[in-house]
Amino acid sequence: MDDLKKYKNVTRGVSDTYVNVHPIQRGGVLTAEARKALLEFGDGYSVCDYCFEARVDLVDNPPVHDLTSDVAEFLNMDDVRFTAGCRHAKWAAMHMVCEPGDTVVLDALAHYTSYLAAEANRLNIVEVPHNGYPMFEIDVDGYARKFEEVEQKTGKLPSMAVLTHVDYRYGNVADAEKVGRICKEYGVPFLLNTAYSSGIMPVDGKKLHVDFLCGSGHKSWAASAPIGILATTYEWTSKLFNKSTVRGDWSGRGFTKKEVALFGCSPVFGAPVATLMASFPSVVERVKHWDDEVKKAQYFVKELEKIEGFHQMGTKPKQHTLMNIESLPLHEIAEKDKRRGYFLYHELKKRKIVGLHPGMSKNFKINTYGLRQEQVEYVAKAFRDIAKENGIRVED
Ligand SMILES: Cc1ncc(COP(=O)(O)O)c(C=O)c1O
Repeated sequence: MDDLKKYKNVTRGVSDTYVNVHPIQRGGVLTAEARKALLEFGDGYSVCDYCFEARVDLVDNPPVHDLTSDVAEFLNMDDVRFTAGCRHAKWAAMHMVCEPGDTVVLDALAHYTSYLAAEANRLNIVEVPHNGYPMFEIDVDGYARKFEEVEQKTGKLPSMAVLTHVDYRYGNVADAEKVGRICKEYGVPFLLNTAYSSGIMPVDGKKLHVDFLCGSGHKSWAASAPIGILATTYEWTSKLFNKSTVRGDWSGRGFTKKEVALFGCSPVFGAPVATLMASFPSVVERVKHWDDEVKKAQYFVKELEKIEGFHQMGTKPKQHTLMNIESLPLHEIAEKDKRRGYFLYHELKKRKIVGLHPGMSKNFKINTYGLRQEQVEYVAKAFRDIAKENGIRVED
């Protein structure tokens, strides 16, 4: 506590003149409307001025109530709540649907927050494998095999299947519809983690046979953190959004409007929900242009693969803007450079490109979502120039 002054002027050291290619940040960049809403609703409980129903999702001014139904319609689901991130949405679904000791089946590329959601709910975990280097493709038919193995071993089917629609390591797009069909066939509730899909690409929950759709506002809906989305179908609404029945034994107090898994009303009361709301019209529009985003990503891969020793890991051709590039020649250079693994980070920063994980050179994750074509070209050229300057062969 000897230097409190340092808290008074916190900055990121990165201005709008930089190109940010951070793998987890592209879909969360605020729209101009959201920046305005952020100032307006930055104060703590700012969306609660006109709360008459004891729950944020029922507030009409600002129109949070309308937003929940519009987001549900957008995802082709029936009901939605806003949560404290995608992780909370997954925890909440498991908490309300599974019993401790049950088993959940999840893909082996799942984010750690899926594993921890299961752990916090005292659930056993069974993984569906992927096919390893270089594709890392989830064996979606493996869901059926794992359901049967779990049934044989425990006497009952898993109480939930979890699929990461787009994984955070390689940006592979999994065949969610196929997993959804398998789940329907076995009667296993299906949770789809759309942290890297809904909000940037079209997602139709009903078409994918999804029971619980979890999303991340700060990752893919141009919203301030933390905000997640938990969507479900009519079949599950009352169980998932079950209301409190607790009563104080002395005071007799009860909270019958409050929803248990949402910690009563919703954990997002101000900037997160206001920014998601302000960005929503742009989000509805931007998913229609997903094909253009994929084309830019494919162009970027093509340009980077002209550098000797560079290649994109994961399924090909690229179907998502998040990618993982193996770059062993850069690693050899980093070994000799006094900046070691930070060499690539610094070379890019010199060219006003930020977002690569400092210290990575063997391979790196990068996301081109929302960059203009000329920015994609600029970043690709920067990599090629760095390679050439360091004696790596680059095709023209
Ligand atoms: C696939 C995936 N799911 C979930 C999360 C966590 O999302 P949130 O921060 O909204 O809880 C992440 C974060 O990186 C992720 O990559």
